[in-house]
Amino acid sequence: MSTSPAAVRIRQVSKQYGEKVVLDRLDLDIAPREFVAILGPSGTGKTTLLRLLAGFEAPDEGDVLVPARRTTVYQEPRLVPPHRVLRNVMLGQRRTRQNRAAARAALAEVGLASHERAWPATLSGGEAQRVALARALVREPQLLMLDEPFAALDALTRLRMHDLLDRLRTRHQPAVLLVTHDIDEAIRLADRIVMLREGRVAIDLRVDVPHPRTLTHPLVVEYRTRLLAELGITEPSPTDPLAKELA
Ligand SMILES: Nc1ncnc2c1ncn2[C@@H]1O[C@H](COP(=O)(O)OP(=O)(O)OP(=O)(O)O)[C@@H](O)[C@H]1O
Repeated sequence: MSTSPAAVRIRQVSKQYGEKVVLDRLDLDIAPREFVAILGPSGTGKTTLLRLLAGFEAPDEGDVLVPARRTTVYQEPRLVPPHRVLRNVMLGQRRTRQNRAAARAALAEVGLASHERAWPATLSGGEAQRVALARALVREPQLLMLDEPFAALDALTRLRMHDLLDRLRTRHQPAVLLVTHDIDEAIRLADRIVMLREGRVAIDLRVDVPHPRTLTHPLVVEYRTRLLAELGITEPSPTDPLAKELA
């Protein structure tokens, strides 16, 4: 695998497990600082794609170019129970004064300055996930990969995490690749939404809606309908001529 200074470049990447073709000559670019959400039915290779970008797996064919500084946050926070919060943020880093100061600053950014001496087991799900975000950001990644990071959280916490991610992203400006099953989450956060189907890009949608985005914005309604339709789900849309007529 090669490294590039910033953006992600995926060229003609194929990956299969046994007979199962998971990625099929996939092409995808991500610009520096761009936020791309990946959607797709279960089993379409979203996690496989992240694993290739993380360098945990190699493609059977094709090229993957990623920035050197890249990190992943998963659905589970993956904190180390016997280490306090601050040490979890510094995991794998040298315990220098500078690294400690950076870890404290990252904890303050996610609103957990007062929790640096807490044990992971005493944190709520949302707090633990904020520690995971702090641990990712303290490394100042050029590419931040998020694998369904909010899926296990309750709805209100998830909305708060969206706000937090929005702010962190504006401040740190990594390229972001978010794997999610939540169409509204993708529309709310991403600059671009890519839907995978059978190992290739089925939809590549630029979300040209200013932030903060509301789910009632006409373009959001349109994007939502298109994405749901690609998943085989039809929903009456308020922008449908028929729906307008019925209103
Ligand atoms: N190490 C592996 N060995 C064999 N098969 C695998 C392996 N990893 C993934 N697969 C298969 O590849 C396919 C794609 O898996 P992947 O986890 O990338 O999909 P996904 O889009 O992330 O799915 P989900 O939305 O359910 O998380 C699945 O059919 C899965 O069973």
